[in-house]
Amino acid sequence: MRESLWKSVLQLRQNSPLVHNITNYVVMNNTANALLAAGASPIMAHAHAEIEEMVSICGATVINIGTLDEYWIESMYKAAAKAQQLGKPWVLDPVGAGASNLRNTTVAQLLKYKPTVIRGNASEIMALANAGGQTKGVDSTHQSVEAVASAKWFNENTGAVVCISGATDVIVSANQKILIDNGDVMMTKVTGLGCIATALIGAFVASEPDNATEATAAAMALLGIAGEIAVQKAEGPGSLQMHLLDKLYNITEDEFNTYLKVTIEND
Ligand SMILES: Nc1ncnc2c1ncn2[C@@H]1O[C@H](COP(=O)(O)OP(=O)(O)O)[C@@H](O)[C@H]1O
Ligand SMILES: Cc1ncsc1CCOP(=O)(O)O
Ligand SMILES: [Mg+2]
Repeated sequence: MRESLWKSVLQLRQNSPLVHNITNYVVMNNTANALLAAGASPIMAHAHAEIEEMVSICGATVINIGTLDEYWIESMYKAAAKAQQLGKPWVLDPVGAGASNLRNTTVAQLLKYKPTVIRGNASEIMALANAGGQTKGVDSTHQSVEAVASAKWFNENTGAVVCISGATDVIVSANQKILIDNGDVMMTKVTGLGCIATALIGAFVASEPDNATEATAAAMALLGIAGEIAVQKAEGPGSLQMHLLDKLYNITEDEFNTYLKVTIEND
């Protein structure tokens, strides 16, 4: 697994897949920059008139419910339906699930189109599974391990790979858990790093569509390691953003393998 994760990073740089994002106003620019830095090619698009073409030409679609409104919700349904129809990978970020009825009903409808991967923090994943998760806005009030039962339920019932992010990122797929212990707590003081994690999953899954579990693990490892290294130069959240973007771009094999903390648990 260690060697294959770095190979995935190199493969992403080489393949430079086009990644379609319907994401929120808060993170749109940072997300596009993070995708570029890692080697992917982003396009942000939500107009009804072009959404199906976008899904068709891209390697993967990322749907992030961060700043919903009625028009965008329709865009999301159209995109997810098209991806399912074409058998293209698509990734769901249920930002703030549990915080409002609008978010809950939108996510419930989106789940019917069978996302390839779902990535959220522990409170969001627990809220999705109706496990009593209380979401404090977009931030988690739970540890990632607390959401494992909910993630397993989703994996078994929808087939989606489920990634719970946090101090430990937990990737749940059939009969397996991958735990990634990279990252730094300062990353919770920069908005949009969870959204970037999801967008990177979209990029890796577009680059290697036949292995969504490894693609997800590679994305989370890359973000966590880049964040951990970036924190060493950062004076606070402002410069962390800048150094993180640089590290997504220039991370080396040596750095990746020195920092990587990955554990695999087979059920
Ligand atoms: N307490 C923490 N310690 C170390 N790294 C963290 C911690 N919380 C989050 N991270 C890092 O930030 C990334 C984004 O996760 P998270 O904060 O859970 O997303 P969100 O912004 O959606 O709530 C994680 O994948 C991890 O690398
Ligand atoms: C603050 C905020 N409000 C709506 S979307 C958003 C960004 C959330 O980003 P992340 O979940 O990656 O921290
Ligand atoms: Mg989030």
